[in-house]
Amino acid sequence: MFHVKQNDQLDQLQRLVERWNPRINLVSRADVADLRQRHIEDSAQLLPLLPAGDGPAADLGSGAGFPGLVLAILTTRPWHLVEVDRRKAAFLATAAGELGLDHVRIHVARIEDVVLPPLAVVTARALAPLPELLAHAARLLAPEGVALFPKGRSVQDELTAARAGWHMTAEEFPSRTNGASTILRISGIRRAGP
Ligand SMILES: C[S@@+](CC[C@H](N)C(=O)[O-])C[C@H]1O[C@@H](n2cnc3c(N)ncnc32)[C@H](O)[C@@H]1O
Repeated sequence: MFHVKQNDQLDQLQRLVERWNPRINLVSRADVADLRQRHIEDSAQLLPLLPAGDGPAADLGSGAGFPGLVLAILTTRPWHLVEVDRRKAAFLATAAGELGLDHVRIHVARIEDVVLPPLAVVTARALAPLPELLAHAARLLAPEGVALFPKGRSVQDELTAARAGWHMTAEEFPSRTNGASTILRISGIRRAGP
C-alpha cells in the first residue's frame, strides 16, 4: 500500500515508540502490543482525507506523533507538531531526526501560544472536545483550510455541542480501525453569533 521506504519508516517509528514507551508512557501499555493497528494504521487512514497540494499542516497535541509523524512519513508537505510535554517533544524530535523527516518541525509549546503560518490542514487526535478543537483550528487555519479530527463514540454529542457556537461544514467518514470510530473533516469554520 505504501512505498518501501515509507513502510520501513513506519516500522522504525513503531520500534522507537516501543523502545521509549517504558520510560515516558507515550501510549498505554495495553496499546504497545497493537501499535500497528491502533496507532499507525489509525493515523494513516487520514491520508486520503488530506486536501490536495503541499500547504503546511499542523498536528496539535501530537504525543508520540499520532497522527502527525505518520502523515509526515506519507506526505512531503511541511508538518508542524505541537506538543507541550517536553519529554514527548524530545521523542518527536529524535524520531523525526532518525527517520530523516526534514519537513517536520517540533514546537514545544501550548497550542494556545504557538505561532505558525496560515495552515492548509490541522489534525488532532485524542486531544479535546470538538468545540475546543474548533477554536484552535479557527485561529490556525487559512481560509480554505481543513481540519481532520478522529473521534470516538461521542462524535454526535460533540457535533451538537459545537454547532451551538460554530458554523462549519462537517463531513463524517467511518473509521477502518479500532481506534477512532468516525473521522470528522471540517471546513469553513466560523464562530457563530455577533
Ligand atoms: C491523549 S494525548 C494524545 C496524543 C496523540 N495525539 C495520540 O492520539 O496518540 C494528548 C497530548 O496532547 C498534549 N497536549 C494537551 N494539551 C495541550 C496543549 N494545550 N498544548 C500542547 N499540547 C497539549 C499532551 O501533552 C498529550 O501529549
